[in-house]
Order: sequence, then C-alpha cells, then structure tokens
Amino acid sequence: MNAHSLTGFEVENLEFRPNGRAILSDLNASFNCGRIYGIIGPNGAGKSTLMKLLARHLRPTAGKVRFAGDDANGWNGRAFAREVAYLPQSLPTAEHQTVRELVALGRYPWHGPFRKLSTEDRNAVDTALDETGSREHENRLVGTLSGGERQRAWIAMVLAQARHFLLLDEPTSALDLAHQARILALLRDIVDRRGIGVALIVHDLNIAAQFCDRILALRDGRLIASDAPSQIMTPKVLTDLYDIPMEVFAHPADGRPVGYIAS
Ligand SMILES: Nc1ncnc2c1ncn2[C@@H]1O[C@H](COP(=O)(O)OP(=O)(O)OP(=O)(O)O)[C@@H](O)[C@H]1O
Repeated sequence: MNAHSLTGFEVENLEFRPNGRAILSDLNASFNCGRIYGIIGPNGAGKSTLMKLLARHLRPTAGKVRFAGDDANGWNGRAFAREVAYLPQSLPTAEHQTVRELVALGRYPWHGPFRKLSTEDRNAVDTALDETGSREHENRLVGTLSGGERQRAWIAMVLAQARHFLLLDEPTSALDLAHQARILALLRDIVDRRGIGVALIVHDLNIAAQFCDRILALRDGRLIASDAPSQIMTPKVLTDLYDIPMEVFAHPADGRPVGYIAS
C-alpha cells in the first residue's frame, strides 16, 4: 500500500460541544494525502480541538471524522497508529533519551510491547533520521538539542511511525523565523517524496502561505475559509479572521501574497 492508495480524512458536519458549549460547529473539510494543510486562526479558535478530533484523542459530539473512507473512531487503535501520527502542542519530556531511542518509540504500533526492533523497524528509524537531518546527532540526548534539532527529532519519530498522515500541532512554535521555514521546507520535501499528507497548525500566516497547499481558517469554532493560499491571503479574509485590519502585498521576489497588520 503506498500513500496514494489511502485518500486521507473527510470531516462531515463535525461538532464538539462539551458541557453544552460549542467549541467546533458545522465543520466540513477534506485532508488528502500528498498535500500540506495549514490550519490558522486566532487563539481559542478551535484549531487544537480539530486536530485532536482527527487524531481520535477526542470524540465528536456530532458529525463524523472518516479516515480512508471509514469512521476514524471505528479503526483498530494499532492499525490507525500505523497510518496516522499525531504530535501534540505540549510534547512529553524526552530529555534523557537519545534521538535514536526517541525515534524508535515511533515503531511501537509496529512491533508491540516487549519486542525487539525488527530489521524493518530499524530501517524505518534510519530513514526517518536521514530524512530529517537528525542522523548526525542520533546518539545525543534529546535534552542537549537546540529547539530546531529537537523539533526535527520529534518529526523523525512520527515519520518512523505512520505511513500516511501526520497531524502536527504547532510544530514550529518556539522556533525563530529561519527555523520555522526550515521545518516547513523539510515537511514540504517529505510530502512531495513520500506522498503522505500533513495537517499542521501554524500561527505565522506567511509561512503557512509559502509552504501549504491549502489553508483552513478557523474562527470561533467555525471554518470561515478553506482554500488555496492565494485565496486566503486577502485583506478581507485576514481581517475577518483576526478581527484587526490586515493588508496583503505581493512579495517582490516571487509575487506570493504576504499579509501584515495595517497601520
Ligand atoms: N475539552 C474541553 N472542554 C472544554 N473546553 C475546551 C476543551 N478543549 C478546548 N476547550 C476550549 O475550546 C476553545 C478552543 O480551544 P483550542 O485549544 O482548540 O484552540 P486553539 O485554536 O488551538 O488555540 P491556541 O491558538 O491558543 O492554541 C478554548 O476556549 C478552550 O478553552
């Protein structure tokens, strides 16, 4: 099975309403393999909640999340984890593990508890280390890495785990602009080579517009736009989204739209 043989996620009339308060309402969207989806929106818009619903960490109050055509919540846990990996916003501590040990944790759904890594597991770990440029510090403790190196190690872990889809909640938070762009470029390259799908939450609009195929703009628990970056990066959509006057200009080097707060 290659990545293209699974289509990805379909979200239908999704609603999450714990204790009667609507956190997400009436959400319809598709996330296909072979593409990067950027989820943007103000704080509290429901972005992480959407991602947790895709990752099955939350159950919808109403509506459906389908993966590869079937109800995602009907999938066997281990089978789902072999296809889809989720990196939450707050990562567990891994200070005392080596990078290689961390990446090998991603193989858990493949070998189960108390089993030694197979050749296939070790190959998947090696490939993920190579693809993320983490091989050079595979024997370093995670606690000694810089923020950018650490983020690449975690991305290697989810790459070692899942064949089809990565769900990444703010994989570039706490990184400077150059490192944010490097992580997105890395993901772009992996998506283009492996044909997997990626959905990620990102706060920097211009980074999202530069690297994503499609942008989903969430506000107050509703999807207010879902389109190609050129359609999202307009003063109207951005002003509606952030409730602050926004302008857009064409980047002098390549014409791509760049958004900024109007003075
Ligand atoms: N399980 C829950 N029960 C009650 N309220 C929740 C639950 N999960 C999230 N919320 C609330 O739902 C809203 C959306 O939260 P969410 O974390 O999805 O937003 P976000 O867009 O990811 O925000 P940020 O950009 O700040 O990370 C917030 O007001 C949050 O407090």
